[in-house]
Amino acid sequence: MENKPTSITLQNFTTESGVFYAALNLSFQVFGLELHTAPIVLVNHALTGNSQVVGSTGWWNDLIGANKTIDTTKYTILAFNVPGNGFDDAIIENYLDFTTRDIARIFIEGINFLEIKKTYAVIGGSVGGGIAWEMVALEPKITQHLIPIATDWKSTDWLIANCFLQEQILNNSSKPIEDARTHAMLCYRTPESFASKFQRTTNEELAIFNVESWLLHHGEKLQKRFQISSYKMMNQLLKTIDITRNRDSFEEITSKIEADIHIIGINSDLFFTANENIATYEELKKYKNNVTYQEIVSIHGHDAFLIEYKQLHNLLQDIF
Ligand SMILES: CC(=O)SCCNC(=O)CCNC(=O)[C@H](O)C(C)(C)COP(=O)(O)OP(=O)(O)OC[C@H]1O[C@@H](n2cnc3c(N)ncnc32)[C@H](O)[C@@H]1OP(=O)(O)O
Repeated sequence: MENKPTSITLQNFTTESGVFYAALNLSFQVFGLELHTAPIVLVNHALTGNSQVVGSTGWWNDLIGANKTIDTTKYTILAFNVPGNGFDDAIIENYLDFTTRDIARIFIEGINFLEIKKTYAVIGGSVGGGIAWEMVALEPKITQHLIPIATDWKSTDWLIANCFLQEQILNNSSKPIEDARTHAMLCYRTPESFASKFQRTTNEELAIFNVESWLLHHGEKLQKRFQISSYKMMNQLLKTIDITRNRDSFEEITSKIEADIHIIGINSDLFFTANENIATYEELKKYKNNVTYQEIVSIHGHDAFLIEYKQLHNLLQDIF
């Protein structure tokens, strides 16, 4: 399962904001069956992830692998790196040039480069799911199944506000990655999750609450493996998800999407709330008959898409 990202160069790319890039590096990894020998599942990574979806440092090993929910003995798994995520040599001069839609266009160019006519599924959690929404809005025939998890077709004001605070921390703090991560972890979980996990216990060695040492641990851990430029880039993408920006109405855009849309929400997600996911589903089902909404029930909030694998398996098994 171990392999390294392969890089391709995209030429003459103009971002939605009008900035011209003569060359853009796009890298990807393939797992499971060889490309063009099996149905292809495109997996879009989230904020701090990358194309290493499986393997020794794989972030979705619990879901994807031989004889797992997404079975690598049946499918080809393809994953691109968002340019600027720090996992390859791609350098983004200014993260503010990019929107989620730009990344969707870049991934579509990657798919065209690899001569893939149609994928079996495009799946992603959080910002990865937002990229998936933008991809089908741009190319309505690109996939047979769209599986957006813990995400939506748009960032909300509440999410944008938290991304704004993340950016303030990343720009102004003396320990930007640690401090931004600490704030982010609060958004990724819930009060109930913390209460059940820590029960107001203390870390005797550090003489602080366990919830505090846990936050410090996650801050330090991310600082060791992530770059500030990548964090700013991914944060920018999280807040710019919106398939309708400067476009037709939501109905006009989504009515063209050919994929079966399997929306998976999380009942306790503070970032992309279940109510917003349900509203998206209710709207879509007025004119589409191939849309479903299913929910992960968890106290763990947004992070449940990286924790509740048994439920994910049950929700996804009929598709795969
Ligand atoms: C916006 C988006 O795009 S979302 C994508 C961004 N989301 C993320 O990046 C996910 C962030 N969350 C995580 O990383 C989580 O750890 C998850 C979801 C991967 C796993 O969650 P859990 O299974 O609950 O594990 P938990 O959060 O407790 O982490 C375990 C680690 O914390 C450490 N830990 C647990 N309790 C404590 C404590 N009281 N003090 C210090 N460290 C602690 C463990 O030793 C372990 O360390 P290790 O990972 O270095 O081995």
